[in-house]
This record gives sequence, C-alpha cells and structure tokens, in this order.
Amino acid sequence: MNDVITTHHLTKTYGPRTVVDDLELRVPQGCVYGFLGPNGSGKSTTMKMLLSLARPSRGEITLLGRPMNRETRPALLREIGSLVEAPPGYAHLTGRENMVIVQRMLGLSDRQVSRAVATVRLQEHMDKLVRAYSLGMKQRLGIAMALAREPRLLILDEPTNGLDPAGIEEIRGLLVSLAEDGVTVMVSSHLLDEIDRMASVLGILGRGRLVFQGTRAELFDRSTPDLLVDTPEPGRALALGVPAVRSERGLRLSGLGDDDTAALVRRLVGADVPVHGVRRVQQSLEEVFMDLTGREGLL
Ligand SMILES: Nc1ncnc2c1ncn2[C@@H]1O[C@H](COP(=O)(O)OP(=O)(O)OP(=O)(O)O)[C@@H](O)[C@H]1O
Repeated sequence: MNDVITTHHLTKTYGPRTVVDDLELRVPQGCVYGFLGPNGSGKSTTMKMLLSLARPSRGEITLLGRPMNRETRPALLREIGSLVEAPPGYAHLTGRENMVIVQRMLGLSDRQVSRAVATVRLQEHMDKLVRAYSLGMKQRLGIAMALAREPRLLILDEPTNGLDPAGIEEIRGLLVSLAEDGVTVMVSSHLLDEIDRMASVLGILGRGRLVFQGTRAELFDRSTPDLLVDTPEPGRALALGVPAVRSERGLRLSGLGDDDTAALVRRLVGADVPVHGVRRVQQSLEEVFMDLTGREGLL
C-alpha cells in the first residue's frame, strides 16, 4: 500500500518550545487516518505544516509521492482538500455564493461543485445565508468546499467539533464513504470514541511526539493487559502498598509485566493474603490511550 503522507523528522518550534517533535507520519492511501491527541498536543500545527500554512522548523514532508518544496507546492495543494480553521465561508453570503467563489478560484466545473454539494447533502440549503446555517451545516459546507476540487487527500482538523451526535454521525459516515471511494482522509480529534468509530489507522500525539501509529489491533497488541487478582481480602493486599484498585472479586492492577506479576504473587502469598486466581483482561481503548498520552485528559 502506498503512503499518501510521509514525514521525516518533522518538527516545529516556537521560540524555545518544541510543539511538534520529530514526527514520522505514515498515512496509507485510501484510509481514514485518525490523528488523535489531547488539546495542545500539536495536531493543528502538524496539519498546518502539511498544508504549508506553517513552516516546519525541521524535517521533510512527502505528499502523494512527491516531496513538498517550493516547486511542487502549488500543484500538490491543488490535489488536497482541507478544513483547518473554524468553518470557512462568508456568513453574509449564501451557500451557493460561497461555492461560486471556490469554483472561480480553482477553475472548477459546475458538475464538480454540484457533486460536492450533493455529497454533503446541502442541496436544499444552498440559497440560505451561511449566517443562518447550523454549525453542522457550516461544517458540511466547509467539507463541500474542500471536496469540490475532487482531492486525492483530505486533511480535516476537528471537523466534528461542536456538532451534536447526529451531526457527528453524519460526518463520520461521509468520511468513511469517501475513503471507500479511494480518497485518503486524515482527520484530527481529541475525542477518542469518535475517531475510533471511523478511522482504520490511528496516529496518536502526546506532547508533540507520535506515541503510536498503526491499526487499532496493533495498538492493543502493544498494550499490557490489566491484571485481576481474585482475593477475598483485598484490604490486606492494599495495606501492603500494592499499587492496585479494588475490583469485583479482588484487585485490579495496570501495566504489570510478567516478572512484576510473579513478584506480586510471591509478595501476596508471602504475606499470607489468599490468592484464588490471577487473570489478565484487556484494557479499554480509553485506558490504552491514557497510558500512551500520559493521562492528559483525552476524552
Ligand atoms: N503561533 C504559535 N505561537 C506559539 N505557540 C503556538 C502557536 N501555535 C500553536 N502554539 C502552541 O503549540 C502547541 C500545540 O498547539 P496545536 O494547536 O497544534 O495543538 P492541538 O493538538 O491542535 O490542540 P487543540 O486540539 O487544542 O487545537 C500549543 O501549546 C499551542 O499553544
């Protein structure tokens, strides 16, 4: 599978602060790539660098198989649709007038514009002022603007921000169907659940660094399942200073490898705490993310 986005040592510093740190992104063709991270972890800055809206302090970007540089930039950007700030568009114009501006700017055909509008299902609202649109309609108009050029790559920064569950569901369905048609979609969010339900590949940022990249299954492979210790006397185990929380049948511990598990069992048995069983259970996706991002409040 070809990668549509690759970066090498991609870094952004603001003064003494490194906000994007040595990223090696690999975004495969035709997937929804979920770019996740807590607020302030560097998602927007990364996407802006991919779109030449911010200049990298260091590193290289390759898009659609071509290195991004002064010569290739104009042609590459023509093939990329994006939504990176709050919904674009002039509020005092209608949806249609906004689309005409995009059409003229990019030299698009009527067919391209009407297809994009139909894809986001805004046909019936094109003669309303954008000011009167709901947030979801504004986001859909923004996506129509990004789609009209029939991009091979879509880069969307938090496109579901502020939408209600029905609006989120609608955007999610739209992005998945675009990917099925071969468009590569990179979409950022700080909402784990939302990304998990649409992305087939995940990139997770924590404090500017890529802490994980791969499929959901690979993510679970990397995590250490929690340990459940069945004991009728969890209080005595906790009194020993064992780093556990109480669970239904005893105790639950996170992040314990095999050696630590053996040491724990020895310690409990040595202290005469009855151990009826020791099992592993998979962490929830939330817990895996929390561990990776340093529990910075990813939802
Ligand atoms: N122009 C700038 N000058 C200085 N610092 C900046 C600038 N732009 C972003 N930052 C800082 O870089 C860090 C990363 O910001 P960024 O917006 O990329 O994060 P994010 O993951 O997209 O977060 P959010 O979900 O809140 O948008 C933040 O600490 C932010 O304050």
